[in-house]
Amino acid sequence: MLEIDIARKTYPDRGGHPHLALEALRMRVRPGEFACVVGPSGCGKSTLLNLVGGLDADFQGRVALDGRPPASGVGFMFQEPRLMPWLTVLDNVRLVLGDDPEGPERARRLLAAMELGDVLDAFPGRLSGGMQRRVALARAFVIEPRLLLMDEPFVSLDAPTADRLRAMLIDIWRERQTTVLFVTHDLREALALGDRVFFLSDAPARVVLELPVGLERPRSPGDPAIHALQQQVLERHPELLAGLVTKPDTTSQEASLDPP
Ligand SMILES: Nc1ncnc2c1ncn2[C@@H]1O[C@H](COP(=O)(O)OP(=O)(O)OP(=O)(O)O)[C@@H](O)[C@H]1O
Repeated sequence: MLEIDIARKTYPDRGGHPHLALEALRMRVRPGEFACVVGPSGCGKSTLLNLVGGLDADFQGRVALDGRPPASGVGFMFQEPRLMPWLTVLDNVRLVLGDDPEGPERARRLLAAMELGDVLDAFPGRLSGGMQRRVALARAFVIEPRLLLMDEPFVSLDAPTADRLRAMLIDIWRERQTTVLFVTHDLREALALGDRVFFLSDAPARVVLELPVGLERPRSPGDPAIHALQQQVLERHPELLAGLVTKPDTTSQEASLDPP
């Protein structure tokens, strides 16, 4: 069980003033659950992931994975693939493995599952944006994390590429039953991926709604059922509209930042 209880997270200096980013934020995520976090731009979603992943320990509160601070066994995937340009695809994935003797074979298998078996020796600069994200996805899973933190990992990809990556993500998540915390500001993406969606308020962010998603998988953000569920949520909770992507046909990051 992932337990998140953030009493307060303050940045002492945001352009000359302190900024209270998170306050009284509580979440419980079950083992193996795929939890999505949505919220308005700038509300504190990345801040939350940084606290949960231990990248930032300067806050009041507690984060525990199975009763302990989640120090090891946490994987990350960010908006940018963050690959080392001077390392091959295979070496980028092996880089995070330490001296695990079974690691290299696992890296090859994962890359093959990501349909990257033919480019193991290529350098990232030769790959498309979608391929680079697949390498990053393989790198995130190769350590067999107990918890995977994902910060808008498929943003600014074209819709078919993003859809394919989401399908791959769901396939490996289902196989491994990793607990996932996935941040997005696209409500349809959250509804397409998550077992549950946590809605954050504007700053200081806290959870204002927890929504179980009971729809069968596979799902895609373009499914009529996803659209219908999104409409239902927004009719019941119009206050959640601000800052979220809610148009049925927006696909790019730029378009998604328009007010609905
Ligand atoms: N290191 C920092 N110092 C000061 N303020 C910060 C720092 N990092 C983030 N902030 C502020 O905290 C708030 C939350 O930022 P954060 O990046 O967590 O939001 P977000 O919801 O992930 O944003 P977005 O939707 O744009 O990705 C923002 O107002 C930001 O300006």
